[in-house]
Amino acid sequence: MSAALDGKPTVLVSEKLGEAGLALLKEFANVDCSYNLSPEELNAKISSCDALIVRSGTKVTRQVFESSGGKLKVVGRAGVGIDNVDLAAATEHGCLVVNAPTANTVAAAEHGIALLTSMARNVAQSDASMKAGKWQRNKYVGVSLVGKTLAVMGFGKVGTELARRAKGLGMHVVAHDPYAPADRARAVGVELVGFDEALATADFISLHMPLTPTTLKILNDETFAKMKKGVRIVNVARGGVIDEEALVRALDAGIVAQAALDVFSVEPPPQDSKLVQHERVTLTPHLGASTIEAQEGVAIEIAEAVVGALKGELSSTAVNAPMVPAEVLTELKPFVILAEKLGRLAVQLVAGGSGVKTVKLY
Ligand SMILES: NC(=O)C1=CN([C@@H]2O[C@H](COP(=O)(O)OP(=O)(O)OC[C@H]3O[C@@H](n4cnc5c(N)ncnc54)[C@H](O)[C@@H]3O)[C@@H](O)[C@H]2O)C=CC1
Ligand SMILES: O=C(O)C(=O)COP(=O)(O)O
Repeated sequence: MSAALDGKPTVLVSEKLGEAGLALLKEFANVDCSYNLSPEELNAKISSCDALIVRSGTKVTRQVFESSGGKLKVVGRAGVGIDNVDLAAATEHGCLVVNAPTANTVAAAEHGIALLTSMARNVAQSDASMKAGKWQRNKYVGVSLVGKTLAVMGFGKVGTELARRAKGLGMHVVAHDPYAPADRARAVGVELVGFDEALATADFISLHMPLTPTTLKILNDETFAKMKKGVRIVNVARGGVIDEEALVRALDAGIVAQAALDVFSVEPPPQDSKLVQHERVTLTPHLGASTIEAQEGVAIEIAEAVVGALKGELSSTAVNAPMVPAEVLTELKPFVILAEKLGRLAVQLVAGGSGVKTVKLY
């Protein structure tokens, strides 16, 4: 039976979602799992959908909202980063945007640690070398982590969990985050420092801020020049926070000794990119959230948020933002400015027109 006939809403799921989340959605809606849609196919389908659930691989552009003809009520991002959703267009079209803020935190932090340790000990490079029939013990002498300074850039959920784990490895951890409360840093035993100080003191830098207009290419020629020579960089945040051409230059100049990257400004990155081919760069294909446990959790978290939004339960005026500085809270209108300023939305609810604006932050 079609959605129109049975009265149930239609939810389009455009990327793989865990079974438990799909089951929750199916109790309430007709669920259309159509993976690998081209932008044109997505635009064509969207006019019959009340909700759209995506991961990082689907770009929810202004065109998607325009093509929906006003039917689309909620976009659910099954994960944290909402940089692939045009928030301004969502707001203008009265469409809620919700994410799954907590279920993949540990997975992303664990992946950051995996990249940090494997980079320091050349695990990927020496594995490739052995598979090519070589035994290069001298070539792959690594560096130790204990006693080294790690700068965590973005001390939110993932950054905090990564910091805890790095301290367990005996690292000295500092963090830079313009919005992080000092008591959270104290609780983890981490010192909050300014941006330039973090760059100047770190032996390792791990990136955990969202991609926003402020963080776009925040690591660039100028900021690489402020780093300690021989720094090592881990990125499980977003490729766009690094100017990738500048990173290649910094690697070649010896400023950056190694980098380990899970995310890229264009995904997948071109095979012939200098970054992809660089001997001192370790790569994973955006796997930070990809554990069995995280994906089941994310699927449930987003299904609950999307069903709540479709039922109209997520439209109260309550603002639950204990960690948000008061001066930022006064900027609730327009909502998108808040998103941009804070760069740390957990669940974002946007009601367009004269509707209520509700925000719940973690
Ligand atoms: N590789 C992967 O699969 C995954 C990637 N991510 C990425 O990691 C990011 C962080 O995730 P969470 O920790 O869950 O988000 P979060 O919202 O808890 O933390 C982000 C932190 O960045 C801080 N921040 C904002 N602007 C900043 C700036 N200019 N400089 C330094 N810090 C700044 C915020 O104040 C906040 O504390 C996400 O936005 C997403 O892009 C998240 C999960 C998985
Ligand atoms: O949660 C995030 O922000 C992520 O980057 C995870 O992306 P994914 O859902 O694995 O495409």
